[in-house]
Amino acid sequence: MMRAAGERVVLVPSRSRGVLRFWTTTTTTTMLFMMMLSILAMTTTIAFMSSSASSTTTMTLAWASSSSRQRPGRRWGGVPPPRGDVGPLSSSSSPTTTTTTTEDVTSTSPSSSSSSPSASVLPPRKVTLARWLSSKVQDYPELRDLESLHLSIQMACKTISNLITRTTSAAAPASSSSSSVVAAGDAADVSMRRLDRVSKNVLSNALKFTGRLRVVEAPPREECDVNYDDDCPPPVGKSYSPGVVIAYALDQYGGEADHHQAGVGRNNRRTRRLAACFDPLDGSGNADAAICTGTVFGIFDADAGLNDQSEIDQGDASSLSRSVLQPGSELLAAGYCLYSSTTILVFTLGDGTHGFTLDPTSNEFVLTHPNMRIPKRGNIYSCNESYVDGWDGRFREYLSDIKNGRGETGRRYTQRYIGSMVGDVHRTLMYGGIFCCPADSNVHPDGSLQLVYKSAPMAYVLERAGGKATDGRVDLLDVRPMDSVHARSPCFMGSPEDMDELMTYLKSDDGEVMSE
Ligand SMILES: O=P(O)(O)OC[C@H]1O[C@](O)(COP(=O)(O)O)[C@@H](O)[C@@H]1O
Repeated sequence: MMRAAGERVVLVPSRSRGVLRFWTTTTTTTMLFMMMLSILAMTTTIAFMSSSASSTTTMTLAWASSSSRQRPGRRWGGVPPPRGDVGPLSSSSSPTTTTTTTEDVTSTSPSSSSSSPSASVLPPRKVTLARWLSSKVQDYPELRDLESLHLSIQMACKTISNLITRTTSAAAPASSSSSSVVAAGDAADVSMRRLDRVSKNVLSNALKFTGRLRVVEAPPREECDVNYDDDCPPPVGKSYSPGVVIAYALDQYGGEADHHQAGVGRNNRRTRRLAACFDPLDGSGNADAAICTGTVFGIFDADAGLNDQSEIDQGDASSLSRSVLQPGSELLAAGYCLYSSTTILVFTLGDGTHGFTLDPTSNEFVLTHPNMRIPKRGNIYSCNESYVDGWDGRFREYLSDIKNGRGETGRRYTQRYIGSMVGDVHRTLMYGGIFCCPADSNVHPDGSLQLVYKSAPMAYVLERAGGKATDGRVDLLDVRPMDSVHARSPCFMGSPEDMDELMTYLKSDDGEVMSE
């Protein structure tokens, strides 16, 4: 389809996973030209004010014409910018009109003017999360609502990262009691509950700070009647239930309608309200041992999850919780922040998975892993084998075969299990292999991980990076949580070839799948 010059393609994430529809509106080339002139004026002024007489600042303005998409400008010795820097969200090959400003800033000082060009070139500028999101929203305004939510999430993750660093570097509470194991255990338990509570509060405040979100704590897990914390420790026999935060956008988005307006946009496209569900600190019990932990989030179109949209306006925790009772296939965005040797924020907006590492010098998340792809095959399996006696025999047979080099590759797999899902899944994304939390008949008949705020968002991130996920029967992203935001599900996720091999075991001889 030929587009007139200057046409702008606006991306409208459709509700089905990863499929992006394109809508066109027309922008005048005059506007673009005026904008480029103002950018040029601003940059020249900055260059004049900040550069010495000998330095020169070169800014390259580049934009793709509607007839063909120009390659983003090469810079700094011909190394193309990271794909996540200037390219559109979609990997579509269809030509699009996007206005991309790439700044090649090379300043030559007198001492280096005679040296080779590479010696006088500044190190590549880091693409911060804010800039990356802004460049996406320039191309796809429909993502504006996700941008503001992501910016508040990144603010919370920075604070939580600092909090954990301080907590783990603080001296362990001295235990005077002779039974130091019990005391240490209690101290760790209290510390975990405190860390959970503080992380939940940090996240809630960051989200409320936007002024555009209603934030509630999800009702406690079914096995607890309150969200216990160190002020209110769980009675003996009751499990502790860390808070799960749900944020609901007060504004309507999308469509061509004036924002914040409910209903249908001018071009008959339904506007939407976002609802995000967060696990503020997954694996918090490991924090005192300086083992990695993580924040997990998933973002839905709230109204898609409700039969009666007026439910939302009640604003209470249970009605807002129902807005996120959706299968992972309905996610608009999902991600996690891993607090480990580095703090890395990995997320997807529906097409491609990208990683941003917290730069301690600037305290900014910078793009380090554009368009992450999970290896097609790994040689690591990750699961808690203490539950092996309760697992389905077919899964046990799979593990035995890959451990002993009897699988499809003929290589022996090794076992890695941190006990922090975010860390285990991130390693799986980076190195390949498989992460499993199966149902076990003794302890976790429904699986140990909650679907809405743990396994489904993680599966979505992996799946957008080329991975696969299942509950042992169907695609994990097609599993609809039942009546509780804390609903659990068995989960298996990882490299596509490993997952395909696993599924040949989970299907019984007559094609039946693994029982729950
Ligand atoms: O010790 P288990 O039963 O293997 O469970 C480990 C799992 O529990 C978790 O630590 C979650 O527990 P919390 O929700 O209490 O943080 C996951 O990160 C991890 O994968």
